[in-house]
Formats: sequence, structure tokens, C-alpha cells
Amino acid sequence: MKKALTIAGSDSCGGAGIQADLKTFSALGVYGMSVITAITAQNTQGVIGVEEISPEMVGMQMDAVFQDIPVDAVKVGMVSNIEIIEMIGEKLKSYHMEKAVVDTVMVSKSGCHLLRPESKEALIQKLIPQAYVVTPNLHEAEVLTGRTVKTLEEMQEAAKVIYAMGPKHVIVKGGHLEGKATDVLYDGQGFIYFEGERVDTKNTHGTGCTFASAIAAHLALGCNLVEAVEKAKSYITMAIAHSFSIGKGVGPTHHFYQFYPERSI
Ligand SMILES: Nc1ncnc2c1ncn2[C@@H]1O[C@H](COP(=O)(O)OP(=O)(O)O)[C@@H](O)[C@H]1O
Ligand SMILES: Cc1ncc(COP(=O)(O)OP(=O)(O)O)c(N)n1
Repeated sequence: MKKALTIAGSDSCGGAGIQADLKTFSALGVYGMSVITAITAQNTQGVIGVEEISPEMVGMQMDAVFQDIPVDAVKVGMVSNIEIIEMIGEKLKSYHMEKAVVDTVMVSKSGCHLLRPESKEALIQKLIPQAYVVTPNLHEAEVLTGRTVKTLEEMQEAAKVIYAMGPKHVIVKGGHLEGKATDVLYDGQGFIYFEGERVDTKNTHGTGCTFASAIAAHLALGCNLVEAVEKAKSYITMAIAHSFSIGKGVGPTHHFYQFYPERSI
């Protein structure tokens, strides 16, 4: 069986972070493992508290997995502070992890800083260069580039600037655009658009986490990046179309569990 590792924060209400990633891996027939960077007390209405894990413990969790188990792909989500970012960057490098999907999580939809603002430079210097693909949303692309990113043209320009930071590929996500939910992939040479119908729902908690972990799952299964993004895009669109309310605020996406006997070895 193929194996994927998520390095991310825990979301107590189960819609985003580690919980969304592990549900996605399972739904896609990939064995999921986790390195927890922070614990959030969170529900559909917002983030109530954050406790960061020590960088040493983050490193220890990575060592425990990598020294024992072959990892086919990694997804990185909430990384919180400079020391944790440096630790993850060093470990990804020392374990020669080539298939790392780095989701540049910064602020939750409810407005809570999941990345300390002073950590932006460390993210750019230490983690983004280790990424096989980096997946900023419009706001994250603006913070990373210092430019306005609100149109498809500006998404292309931002992708080029982020590509120059060293990842192998960049996907600027258009979940927060008006109209179609179009994501733009840049590989240093050209652009590919992944156009999705916009689903009219308030229940989009964890969309970025689910999309990035679905890409990682498909990379683990042996897809090339374009195939992995195509399949992840179908998965997230379906997951949002079947999202539901579980509390008083923004509900989670729905993960479809399917059994793939051919993937069980
Ligand atoms: N309402 C929606 N309908 C369809 N696709 C969406 C919707 N919202 C987001 N997406 C898609 O979900 C994925 C995650 O994007 P986004 O929500 O922008 O990320 P984030 O959670 O990091 O803000 C992207 O593929 C995006 O196009
Ligand atoms: C623990 C944790 N990690 C990441 C997020 C952000 O998730 P995302 O999919 O980008 O979108 P929202 O959850 O903010 O809707 C999170 N909330 N918690």
C-alpha cells in the first residue's frame, strides 16, 4: 500500500488540518501517517486556542516515521513558527523527500493567524524551496509576493514570483475568486488552468487542506503532477458539493470512502 505523511496542525472539529488530511488519504486508498505541529481548539465558528508543539518533538515525529517507513509523498500544512519551519525544512532535505506538497497555510477562514506573521521569511527561505508543489490561495499569494492577486492574470504573475523562490511547481488556488473556481499551475515554463464549477455553499471549512492532501495522495499513488492535480480537483469539487452543516458556522467537506483492492499491496 502507498503511504503518505501529513505534517500539520490538529483541528478539534475535524474539518481541516491533520484530520482532513487523514480522511482524504483514507478515502483515496492511501495509508496515512501524521506529524503534529500544533494543536488547535477549533470549531465551525472559529479558532479558540493554539498550542504549538516544540520543534524538537516535530523533528522526533519525523525521524520516527522516516527512519522506519518508506514515505511516498508528504503534505505540509500549518507550520506555525520559525523554529518548526526550520526543523521541517531540514528533515525534508535530509530524508531526500522529493514529493512534498506545501500548503502555505497562514490565516484560517475565521481570521485566526495559523502562521505567526514574523515566520513568512522562514517559509520562503527554508520550506518553499523544498516543495515539489506549493499551493497558496489568493491571500497567501499576495502575502508571499507583496502584490495584489485578484484576477487570473495576477495569479499567473504571482505564480512566477513564487516559482522563483525555488519550488518545482506552483498552484495558485482560485477558491476565493468571483465566478469559476479556477486554479493555475506553473512549472517554470507554462501555465495549466484547472477550472472547477463554483459550488454555492457556506460549508468550505478545510478545502485547502483537502485539496493539498488529495494531490499528495495521488502523487503517492504514482500519478504525475498534472494527473494528481486533475484528480485532486475532481475530489475537492465533489467534497464541497456534498459538504454539510455540523455546527453553527462553516461546515466541513465530505470525504467519499472508496475501496480500491488494487491499491492494497
Ligand atoms: N465554492 C467552491 N466551489 C468549488 N471549488 C471551490 C470552492 N471553494 C474553493 N474551491 C476549490 O477548493 C480548492 C481549495 O481552494 P481554496 O478554498 O482557495 O483554499 P484555502 O482553503 O487554502 O483558502 C481549490 O481547488 C479551489 O478552487
Ligand atoms: C489546524 C488547521 N490547519 C489548517 C487550517 C486551514 O484550513 P483551510 O483548508 O486552509 O481553510 P479553513 O479551515 O480556514 O476554512 C485550519 N483551519 N486549521
